Amino acid sequence: MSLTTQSGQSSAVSNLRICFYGAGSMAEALVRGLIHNNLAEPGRISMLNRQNADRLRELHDRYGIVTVQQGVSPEDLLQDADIVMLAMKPKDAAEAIAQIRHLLRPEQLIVSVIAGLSIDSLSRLIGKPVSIVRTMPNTSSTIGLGVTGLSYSAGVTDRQRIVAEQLFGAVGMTVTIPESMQDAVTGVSGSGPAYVYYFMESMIAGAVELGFDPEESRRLVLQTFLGAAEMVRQTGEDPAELRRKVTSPNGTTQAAIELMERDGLKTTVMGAVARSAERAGEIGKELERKINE
Ligand SMILES: NC(=O)C1=CN([C@@H]2O[C@H](COP(=O)(O)OP(=O)(O)OC[C@H]3O[C@@H](n4cnc5c(N)ncnc54)[C@H](OP(=O)(O)O)[C@@H]3O)[C@@H](O)[C@H]2O)C=CC1
Ligand SMILES: O=C(O)[C@@H]1CCC=N1
Repeated sequence: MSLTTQSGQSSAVSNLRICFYGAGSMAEALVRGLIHNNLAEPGRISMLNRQNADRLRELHDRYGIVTVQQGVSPEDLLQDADIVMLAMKPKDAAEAIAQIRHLLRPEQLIVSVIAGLSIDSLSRLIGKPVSIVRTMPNTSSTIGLGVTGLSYSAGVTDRQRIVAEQLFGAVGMTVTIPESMQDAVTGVSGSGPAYVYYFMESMIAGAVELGFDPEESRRLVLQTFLGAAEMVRQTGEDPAELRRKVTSPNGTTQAAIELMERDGLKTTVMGAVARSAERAGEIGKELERKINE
């Protein structure tokens, strides 16, 4: 069966087998997005993890994807894959890759979502020439509204770039960036959903303090976020300009924003974006040190 994308075009990915090595939240976000957007058949997607059999069972039941519980060995799943997606935590990457590198083939496309892990470090962990795509997606890929930064190793072919762009394009927006910007994209959009959730949590807490029950607070805040994000998207106006339109002179919004400015909220948020990017760099350096030991 040949799959077509939502735009009706046939996809470069549909006939490929994808093996996820790591079955956590990011892997699930991508799988859900790929299946829901009709880009990959569940029978061509497999998942491996370290030990959590219940988690694999849950993913099989939920999406129909293949796991070792369907009687296929991890070795076969990895060797048969056209694309191997590395989706474990950075601290587990070196050990996990050491366990599978003998199974990897030069014609496979290796896609990593691991924060901080450079193409050079990953190549050294694999220890033989392979095509690598370093990516930084986010969990909004689950609903097709993700953002993914993509960077390619020197050997990646045009065809492989198309495959990578289709894979991540199926679950949101893609941006091709020099690898030197991967930590920066981690600080902005990789970690970014968590900043937004934190702001939402804070507004919900504020609404509860004012007397709304938690469910009403959640509905009010959610609609406020959806409406504001759509206003930025649909009007194309600068967020600063849209903010000015809400803010009446000497009114309620001015009073609130003055408090935020007094407490340095903008500086804090800018600092948080920078700190996440910096932490991605630190993680990369820690991995490099570990590889050189
Ligand atoms: N969560 C997010 O928002 C984002 C995460 N990322 C990146 O995605 C990666 C995964 O993150 P996330 O999904 O949150 O992590 P999770 O902790 O949810 O999942 C990690 C997975 O890796 C598996 N794993 C660990 N060690 C091994 C091993 N030796 N062999 C095989 N599988 C192994 C775990 O298996 P088991 O449970 O059996 O131990 C688990 O399935 C990270 O590198 C992170 O930087 C990137 C962008 C966004
Ligand atoms: O927190 C993390 O390290 C990962 C990378 C980006 C989002 N989550």
